[in-house]
Amino acid sequence: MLIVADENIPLLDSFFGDIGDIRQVPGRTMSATDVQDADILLVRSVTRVNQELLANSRVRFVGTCTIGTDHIDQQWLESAGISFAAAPGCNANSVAEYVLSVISLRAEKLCEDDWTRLSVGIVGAGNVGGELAHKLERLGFDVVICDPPRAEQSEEEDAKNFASLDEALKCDVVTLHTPLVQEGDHPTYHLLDASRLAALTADQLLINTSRGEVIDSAALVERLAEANPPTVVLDVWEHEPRINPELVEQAWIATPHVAGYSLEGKVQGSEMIYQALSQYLGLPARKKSGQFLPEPALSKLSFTSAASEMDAARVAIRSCCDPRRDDARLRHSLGMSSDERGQAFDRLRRQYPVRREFSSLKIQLKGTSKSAQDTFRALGFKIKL
Ligand SMILES: NC(=O)C1=CN([C@@H]2O[C@H](COP(=O)(O)OP(=O)(O)OC[C@H]3O[C@@H](n4cnc5c(N)ncnc54)[C@H](O)[C@@H]3O)[C@@H](O)[C@H]2O)C=CC1
Ligand SMILES: O=C(O)C(=O)[C@H](O)COP(=O)(O)O
Repeated sequence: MLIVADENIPLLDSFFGDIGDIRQVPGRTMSATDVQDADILLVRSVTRVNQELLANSRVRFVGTCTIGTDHIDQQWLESAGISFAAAPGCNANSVAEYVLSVISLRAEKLCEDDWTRLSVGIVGAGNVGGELAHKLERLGFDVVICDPPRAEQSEEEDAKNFASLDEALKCDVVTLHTPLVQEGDHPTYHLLDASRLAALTADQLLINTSRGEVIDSAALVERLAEANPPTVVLDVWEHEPRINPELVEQAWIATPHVAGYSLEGKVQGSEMIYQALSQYLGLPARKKSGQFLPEPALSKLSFTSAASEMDAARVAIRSCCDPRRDDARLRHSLGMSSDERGQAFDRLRRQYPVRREFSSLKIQLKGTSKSAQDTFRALGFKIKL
């Protein structure tokens, strides 16, 4: 059995090596020729999987080790009788941690010692938005959730917990977590268009870690060039990897689509597709991502009562996830030609440094308050008193 796989899928050999022969190819340029003799195709988000790629192949199973599925023509796969699996939720916690880190940076920039004074509007409350809302609520933030598909499916009483998009867009921090959906009752393509961007004010922060196309980026470039623009943090872009350098310059923090790139998140994506493929083939699935995760380089941090709760939380958060480092690397590519910038975008993703989730770090708290302990627990760190 031949498995053709994106070379950026971690632990390919460990998970899939005894299922078939593996041919690794670059996901971005994967062609019909690369897959024509494959039985199984494993991708990440950069490969468009459609009739053009697969019509002349013998592929019977496609797995994407990602949450997003907008790169997959699922309707065509079904019509062609090809089984499909994605990895819902695999890196949801990673994205939530990226957003928490950004919110901590925002509070610091505003000289706000109590970050929970910032209201947070979450647009799309599935695995990512739901996880983020859960953490923020435990921390004591005021969270406003907009998710019309969920609101419609809820009982009347629960539907009241959901706000409209316009209400969510009034929060101090607005963070987007919808899938990219082009059609249907709740499309998200250019959900934030010129008129919605015009309504955002200079004291608001807009974060996009969903898909670049959820914001009309041409309209965003114009809005950011006007007086009193909102602050923006962008992890995802229209036309990746050839993203608009002007938008990178205008963004407060600009990262190369890495919010979901914790090691745990990427490995869980591989594990979920290993499980789905094993089930499809009727094979036992005994391997678990935990057995392949190395010890983290940083495993323990200690704080005493001398450190303020917020300072300690900032240090801990940023020792795991600091989007400013990714921003600096992306900005470095701005002086390059357009082709080189596109290559640099993909290179930054391919060579992404190991990033571990908060749960990999044990926090030792000596003589600190109960409130500090609650904060670290809510963030997902392990606590040692
Ligand atoms: N930047 C990154 O590295 C990553 C980005 N993502 C992106 O984040 C997206 C969301 O991920 P999950 O939360 O796991 O997906 P999910 O499918 O669990 O949740 C998405 C939520 O959005 C809601 N939604 C759909 N249309 C909406 C609309 N018009 N307005 C408001 N809400 C709407 C859905 O009802 C659902 O609750 C993915 O589809 C992917 O595109 C996911 C992982 C990593
Ligand atoms: O899971 C998703 O959805 C994502 O956006 C991934 O984190 C994207 O990673 P790549 O598939 O582009 O490596």
